[in-house]
Amino acid sequence: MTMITQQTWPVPRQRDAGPVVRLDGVSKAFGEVTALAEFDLEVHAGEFVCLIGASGCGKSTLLNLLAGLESLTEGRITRATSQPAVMFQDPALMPWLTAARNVELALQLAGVGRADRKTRTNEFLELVRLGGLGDKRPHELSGGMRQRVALARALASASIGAENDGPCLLLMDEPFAALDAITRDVLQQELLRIWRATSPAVLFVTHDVREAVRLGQRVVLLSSRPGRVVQQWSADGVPESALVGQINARLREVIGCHGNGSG
Ligand SMILES: Nc1ncnc2c1ncn2[C@@H]1O[C@H](COP(=O)(O)OP(=O)(O)OP(=O)(O)O)[C@@H](O)[C@H]1O
Repeated sequence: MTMITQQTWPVPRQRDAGPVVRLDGVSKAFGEVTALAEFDLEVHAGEFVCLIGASGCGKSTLLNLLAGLESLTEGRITRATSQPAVMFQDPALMPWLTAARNVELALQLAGVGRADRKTRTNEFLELVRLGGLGDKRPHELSGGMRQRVALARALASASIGAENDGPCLLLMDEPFAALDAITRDVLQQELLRIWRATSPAVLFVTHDVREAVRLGQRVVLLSSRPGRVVQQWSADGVPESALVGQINARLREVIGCHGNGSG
């Protein structure tokens, strides 16, 4: 079993300890286009929440607002943590740096001393099962391995944000969408293993209902233009196939409404 020490991961392993982030009446407009309207959502410490919705419903806009990459038009975002860590579909690694240096850079920029960051980097690489591959450059790794490096880097970044503030938040924007089905399946299981070991709050955006149900404790369905919360499901104790069926049926209704111009 992979061990991660308190020094590397100073995040309290507690769940249901209040919201890590809360959105109240959030709206975001780009000129004439209202991407999000009257958006309310809470994500609690240690909770894994999946956001699902049709293309263009504002999922990425929401993550960008939470990451501070966009500014709000209206409403309020309250965060109990300083800076969330973000992981995208593209691993966005520095091609001239080794896997280890890509992870270490997040710690270096935060001012972590050399010896400490080497130890922490090795632990994060072990955690994503890349121990021994830290000296490889991105082009020497498979797509799945590159996403493992990106996950290790996001966790390193989250650990810094959490050092003084307690809970941390990991924002994931379709991180496995570009991978083949087998690799995606493996990485979904890996993400769950790592989440159980480290308990960050996760807000995970996906187009794939099955992926949302497999990963999320809670699945949140968004409407399109403007994006709002239409319905939420708890995955606790519900058979996966039944929940996938329910969400798909509701998603079809939401897309149908939008297509008819009535939603
Ligand atoms: N920087 C921007 N400038 C203008 N319009 C934007 C900008 N970013 C997003 N939009 C618009 O806001 C709406 C929501 O876009 P967003 O990318 O958040 O949706 P999404 O649900 O993530 O889509 P997809 O699932 O296809 O990635 C879309 O109509 C999009 O065209």
